[in-house]
Amino acid sequence: MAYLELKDIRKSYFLGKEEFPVLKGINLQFELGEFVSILGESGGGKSTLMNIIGGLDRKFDGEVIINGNKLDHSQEQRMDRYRRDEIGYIYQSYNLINHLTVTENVRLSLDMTTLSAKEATDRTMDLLKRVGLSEHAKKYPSQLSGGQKQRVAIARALASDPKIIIADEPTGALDAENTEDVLKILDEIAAEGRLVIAVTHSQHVADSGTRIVHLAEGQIDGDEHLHPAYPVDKNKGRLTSKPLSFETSLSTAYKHFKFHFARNLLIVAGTAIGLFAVILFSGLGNGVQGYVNKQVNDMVNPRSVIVTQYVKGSDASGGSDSGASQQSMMAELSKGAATFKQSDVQKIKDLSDVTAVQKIYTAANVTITAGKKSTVAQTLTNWNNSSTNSSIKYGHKPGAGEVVLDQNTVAKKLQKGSGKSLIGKTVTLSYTAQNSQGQPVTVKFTAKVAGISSSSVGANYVNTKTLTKAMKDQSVKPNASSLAVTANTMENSKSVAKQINKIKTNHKRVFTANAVSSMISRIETYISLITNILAGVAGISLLVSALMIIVTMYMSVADRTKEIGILRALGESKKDIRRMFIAESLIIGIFSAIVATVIAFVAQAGFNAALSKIATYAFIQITFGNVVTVFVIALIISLLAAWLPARHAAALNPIDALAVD
Ligand SMILES: Nc1ncnc2c1ncn2[C@@H]1O[C@H](COP(=O)(O)OP(=O)(O)OP(=O)(O)O)[C@@H](O)[C@H]1O
Repeated sequence: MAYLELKDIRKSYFLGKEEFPVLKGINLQFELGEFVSILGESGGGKSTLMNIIGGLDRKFDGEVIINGNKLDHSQEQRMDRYRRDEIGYIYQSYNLINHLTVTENVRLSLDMTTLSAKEATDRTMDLLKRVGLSEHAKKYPSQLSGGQKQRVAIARALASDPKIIIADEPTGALDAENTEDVLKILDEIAAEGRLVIAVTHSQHVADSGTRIVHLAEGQIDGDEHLHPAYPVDKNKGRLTSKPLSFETSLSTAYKHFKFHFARNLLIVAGTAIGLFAVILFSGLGNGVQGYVNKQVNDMVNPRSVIVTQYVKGSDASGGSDSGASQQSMMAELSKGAATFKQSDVQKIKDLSDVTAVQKIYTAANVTITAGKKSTVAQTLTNWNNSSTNSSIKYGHKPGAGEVVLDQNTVAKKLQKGSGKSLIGKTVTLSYTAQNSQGQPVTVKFTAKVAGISSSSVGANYVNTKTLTKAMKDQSVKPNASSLAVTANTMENSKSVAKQINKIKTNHKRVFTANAVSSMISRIETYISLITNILAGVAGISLLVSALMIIVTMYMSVADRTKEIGILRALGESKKDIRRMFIAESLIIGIFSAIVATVIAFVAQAGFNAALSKIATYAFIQITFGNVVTVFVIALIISLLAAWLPARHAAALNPIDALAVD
C-alpha cells in the first residue's frame, strides 16, 4: 500500500458560471523515501495539486488517501491535525513571517508539538545548524539573502517532523549555488525516509530526485523512476503534535505588537485617553462627594433634625425631604422665631428614636472685640447637639464663659495669622435685642476664646448658659429660633423629621423639620448626576477608543493575510487565528488601561496639589474599584473590537491568503 495515493483527482475553477477544468483525473501513488519532481507547463495545475495534497484545498473531486485513510475535509480539526502532523510546506517565495526572527519562524511548528520549551529550543538550533544558519538565528527575514530565507523555510517545514514535504518551486528564486545547496538538503530529507514532492520547471532540479512525474493538460503524461526510493526506518520515533496553546497565541500576538510598536503606541495612547477620562472622572466624583460629606458632617451632626416653627406657605412639600440648602437652614437659625411651646416640644421628646431635644438660640450681627480690634459676626449660636467637634479646628468646644470663633470671618480679623493665638484670650461680645418691654437693649458679655472653628458657613458658638445668662441680665427673654433634635441613628433621622412634621395641635401643623441626612442625600444626588454626565462624556471617548482598536485590528488582518495563510498551512486552526487577533487586541486594551491608570494617578497627584490652595482636601480620589473597573472596561472594549476582525481573519481561505502579495 502506497503511503500517499491520489485517486481520480479533478478540479475546476469557475469564473462566473464558466468552468475551467485544471486537473482532469489524476491518479498517483507515492512512497516514503521518494524525492518526486512534478514537471509541467506553466498554468498546468501543479500548485493546485500541491494544495490538494497539502490539505489546503477542499473543493475538488476524487480521493486523497494517506496511509490508508481518506482525507475528510468536512472534519476541520482532523484536517488541521493532518497539516500539522503530515505536511511541511516550502514555497518559492519563502513565506516567512516578517515580524518573527529566524528562530521564532522555525519554532512556530514546534509550539504545536508536545516538546518541552527546552527540547523545542534545542531542536530549533539543530535544524538551523543543519541548514547552516546558526549564526543568523536572531535575524529577521528582511535581514537575510534569498538562499538563506529558503533554508529557514526548509528548517521550518522540517520542524514538526512531517512525513511529507511539499516544495513548490523551492529553487525558483535562487542562484545556481544556492539551488545546489537546497537540492542537497531536499535529497537528504528524502533519504531520512520522508516523501519529498517538489514542483519545478527545471529539468536539472527534476533530475536530482528519485522520480519525475509530468503533468500536461491536467493529466499525468509521464512518470519516470530515476532511482529506487530511499529505505525507510519504520521504527523511528516521531514527534507528537498538539493544538496551539493560548500562551503561544498570546506571545505571537505580543511579538507582533512589539514589531509595530510605534503604530501600536499611538493606538494605546488614543485608547488610554478614553480610559483615563473614565478613571479621572470617577475619582473626581468620589473626591467631591467625600468633600461635601465632610463639609456637612463637620458643620452639623448628621443625626440631627433642625426644627423651626411651621409658617404656612414656607414649606410647600411639608416632607422631611424638602432638603433645605445650607444657607436657608442657617437663615432659619438666625431668624429669631416665636416661642416654642413646652407642650409641643414634649411631643417631639416623646417620639421614639429621639434621644435629645435642645433649643438653639441665635444672635445676629454680634460685635466681637479683642483688645483694640473688633469685627461683626453675622451669627452667634449656642453650642448644641447639632454642633460637631469636627467643626473646631483648634481648641475645644465652649464650656461655661467660653466662645468659639470662626476662623475666616472673625478670628483672622481680630488677630493676624491663623487666629489660633486668640485661644485663651478674653473677648467682648455685644449685640442689640429687644427686652421684655419691647425696648432695644444691648446684650454685652465677655467670654474666653476656647477654640477656632472652620466651616463654609462661618459659625460662632458660645456656651448655652453663658448666652442665656447675658440675655437675662438685660431682661431679654431667650427665645429659641429652632430646635436641635437628635435621632438615635442617622438612618432614623429622616423618619423622625417626618414624624415631627406630622405633629398637630388643634389640627394645625406645628413644626417644619429638616433632617441633615436628607440634605446630604440631596447633595449626593446632584453630585452623582454630574458624575454620570462626566461618565457619559468619557463613554463617548471610549467609543472612539473602541473604533480605533477595530480599525487597527482590521488593518492588522489586512497586513497579516499572508501570515494567516502560512499559519493555517502549518496546521493552526481557525480558532488559533481568532485567538491570535483577540490576544493582540487584549494586549492593546491592557496596555491602554495600564497607561490610563498611571496617567490618572499622576494627574490625581497634580490636581490635588493644585487644588490644595482652595482647600486641604484630596478632590480626586481614585479607588482600587475605579482601577478594576477601567481594566474590565478595557478588556470588554478590546474583546468586542477584536471580535469581527478576528472572525474575518479566521474565515480567510488559506490558499487565497497565501496568494496575497
Ligand atoms: N483561484 C483561482 N481562480 C481561478 N483560476 C485559478 C485560480 N488559481 C489558479 N487558477 C488557474 O488554474 C490554473 C492552474 O494554476 P496553478 O497555479 O495550479 O498552475 P501551475 O502549474 O502551478 O503554474 P506555474 O507553474 O506557473 O506556477 C491556471 O490556469 C490558473 O490561472
